[in-house]
Amino acid sequence: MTRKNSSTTSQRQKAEALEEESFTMASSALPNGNGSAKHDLLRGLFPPGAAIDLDNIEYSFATPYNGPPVEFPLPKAPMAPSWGTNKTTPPKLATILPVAQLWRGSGNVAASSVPAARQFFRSTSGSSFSESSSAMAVAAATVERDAASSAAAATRKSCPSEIEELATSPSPQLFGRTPSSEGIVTDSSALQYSEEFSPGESEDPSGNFDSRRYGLDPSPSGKGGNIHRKRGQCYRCLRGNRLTEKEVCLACGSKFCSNCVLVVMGSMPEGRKCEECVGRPVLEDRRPFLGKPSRLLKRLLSPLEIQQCMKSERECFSNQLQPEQVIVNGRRLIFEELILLQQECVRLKPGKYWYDKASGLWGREGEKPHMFITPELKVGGPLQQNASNGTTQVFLNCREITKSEFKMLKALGVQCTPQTYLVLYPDGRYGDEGQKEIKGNLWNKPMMRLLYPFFSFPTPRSSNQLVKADAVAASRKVSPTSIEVKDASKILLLGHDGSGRSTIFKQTKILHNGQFSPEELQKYKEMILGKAYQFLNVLLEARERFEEESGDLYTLNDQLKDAADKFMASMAAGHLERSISKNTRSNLSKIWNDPVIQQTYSRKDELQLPEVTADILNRVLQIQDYVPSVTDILSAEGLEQGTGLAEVQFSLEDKDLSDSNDHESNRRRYQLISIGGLATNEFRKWLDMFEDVKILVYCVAVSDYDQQWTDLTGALHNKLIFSRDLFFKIVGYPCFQDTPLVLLLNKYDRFEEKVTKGIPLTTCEWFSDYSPVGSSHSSQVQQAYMYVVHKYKRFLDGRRVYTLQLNAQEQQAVSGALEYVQQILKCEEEMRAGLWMHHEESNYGDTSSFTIPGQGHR
Ligand SMILES: Nc1nc2c(ncn2[C@@H]2O[C@H](COP(=O)(O)OP(=O)(O)OP(=O)(O)O)[C@@H](O)[C@H]2O)c(=O)[nH]1
Ligand SMILES: [Mg+2]
Repeated sequence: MTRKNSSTTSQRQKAEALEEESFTMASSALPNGNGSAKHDLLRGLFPPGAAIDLDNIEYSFATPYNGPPVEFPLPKAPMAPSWGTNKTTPPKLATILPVAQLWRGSGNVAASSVPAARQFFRSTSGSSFSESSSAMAVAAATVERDAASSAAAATRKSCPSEIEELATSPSPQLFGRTPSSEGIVTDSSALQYSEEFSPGESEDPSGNFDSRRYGLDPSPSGKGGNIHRKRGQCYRCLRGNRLTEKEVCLACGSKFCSNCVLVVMGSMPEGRKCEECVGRPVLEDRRPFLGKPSRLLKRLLSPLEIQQCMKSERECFSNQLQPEQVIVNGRRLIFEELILLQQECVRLKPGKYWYDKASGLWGREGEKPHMFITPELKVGGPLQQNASNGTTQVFLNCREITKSEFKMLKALGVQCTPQTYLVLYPDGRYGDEGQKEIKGNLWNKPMMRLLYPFFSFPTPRSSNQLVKADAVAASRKVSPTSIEVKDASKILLLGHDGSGRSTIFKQTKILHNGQFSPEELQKYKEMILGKAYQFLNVLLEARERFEEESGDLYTLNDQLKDAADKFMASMAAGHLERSISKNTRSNLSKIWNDPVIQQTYSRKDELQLPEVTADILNRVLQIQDYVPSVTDILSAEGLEQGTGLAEVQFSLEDKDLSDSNDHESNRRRYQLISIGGLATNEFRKWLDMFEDVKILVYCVAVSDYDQQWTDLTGALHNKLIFSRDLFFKIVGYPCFQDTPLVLLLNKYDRFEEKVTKGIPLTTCEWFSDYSPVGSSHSSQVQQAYMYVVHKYKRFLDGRRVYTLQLNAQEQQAVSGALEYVQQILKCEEEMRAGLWMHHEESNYGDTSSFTIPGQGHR
């Protein structure tokens, strides 16, 4: 928009001013009536499939204001200001990438999962301002502010995750904030968010960020203007200092503290990158760190998770050097050439190189030789005469050599008059171009060893090395480093949250590896303490709510209130240390034991607190030097972070081979891989690792038939049905098409209790047609259980599924389950070998039944 210079009435001037301002004015301008259009538009702001509750999301849209001038000052939206600063060439607002991971997980989310809203704008110079994108910008801003405020409230729901990138050209206005953009960011919180999440931001020693590092045009004033983050602070929470351990995003160089790194980097599908950097190339100075986990990561993730994360980091496409980034002898490489070269130069970086195929000499374009690589590789174009910018008029394999090479040749007694054309072979022999005669061997000259370090000439390869190089090159193949244990059959253990999956896993570990190691105990201790504080925090927050609703019954005495407030403040700020002082512990213990909090706890179902809450709080707050017991570890729910990917190896004796005395050789080896987080997409990224899984064991808490479950969008489901649908989805993945299935119907003890108590199976919609006959206790439970088994088998119509009831809290039961799995694996093997035939069953049978041809039922 430009201002007209002609004389205008003040009214018109006002109108023009308003027209400009109107782009920054948030208004609920979209007609209210058309809900589905609004939903469509909103949905378009998020990536396909993002979990968003469109009915409850708060937003506003901006549209140009066309009405009469108004008499009051108009508010400015914080992040659209640069539109008005350059009046001659208003930039087109082409891209909005506002929100990445806003919210993570559900359940008792700690302060560390505070939502992170972010956005940035990019502009395309010279194009006109886009009205619709301005509208979306403001909507995005509103989403962001809402996310921020919800974060403060620390609710426990899942929020929308991303708004798609709409265009790609970077905006100098945003990345390189200059003094001229003063007043742009009027709202300090907006400033903070913009700074925290400016993708591609990297820290320079002054604390500013350098947009050039990300391939973005720097601002006119060079380094990004007036944003100052104290050196060493976390890019997300702005806490910490230079001594705080941090993880660096490989793509943008942003650094995050241990509290923020998992929130910002999410499931790390490409290794250590902020979520919005996924798909972007890695910074070249970070490339040497690819696949090398930091200490911080090792603390946060399990060894198996680290292994997978590092594997993704090393192997994912966007982290690879791209062939077109390397130019050899003036020609961009193609993929095969790059692979060849990478076997030679492990640390190959993007750039222009020259390569003398005849001798194997290699260097950067315009520079002297850097090293020898295998000769005669089919990479790049023909060697250019001026490849190393030589000015000596002496040519080696057609390349004009540099001064230092010239001096070295002279020192070695090689005749180097102007216009000398030499040929050099990989083994050091040399002669005049076009002549068959070999004049000598450079590498064998006694002076050579002294001279090449002196002239910084690369060390020539010995003839042995030359022979070996071929063999090494042949053996250097990209080997996928998936989790592989020789001769062990992979058992994949899956289960929805709270199904008992990790109890089974831990039991297996104890059964086969003995007790937990001191490191594991320490890790569990920290996790359990963290959980205990979260539980207490949930109780204290609930108490405040209940007090507002119901009054004095929920009022704490002043002293405890003070202590509670301090505790909650520390939790909100993420400052609470895992090891708290004796005094604090005693205060927390008093709070927990206070009748008011106990009263609050009696409503634990409303608060979705797990059954183990009281046990954990009792132990953690009452024991000074708390060390978790095996029971604590087994019963503490949701201990793992993320998907909780973990593995344990064990062996079981094959009882069918027991006539032999060699017990060791009778044992079969297994690798149990346990993974949760099925309800999120994180699970999918592990799928490629499961191709050679021999059996899939799915754990369901059969007692969940009357339980509710809130999904990531906040919608309520029956927990058993939710778990069933996950199971169904998983077995449908192509990699599990032929995998035998075992369904562990866990928490049978709780199931028995509930059925006996009279909580009808029909509470679950899926079991609505259940009508038991007979009344004895055992027949009731048995019938109900058989009915459930039958329902599963019917549901998975056509798939062979083995079922087993279980109480995972009992070690012997888990041991039995493992043997059961072993039996099934053997049956399956024999079946594949044609020894067995599967007998389709149609009754409520607990296990699938088989027949051996000619031998009848077994
Ligand atoms: N009564 C009973 N409780 C069980 C059984 N199996 C597990 N639990 C308890 O159920 C809770 C959840 O078990 P976990 O093993 O943590 O469940 P999970 O599937 O790993 O779920 P998350 O930890 O939430 O991912 C724990 O407190 C266990 O002690 C069982 O068979 N019976
Ligand atoms: Mg668990």
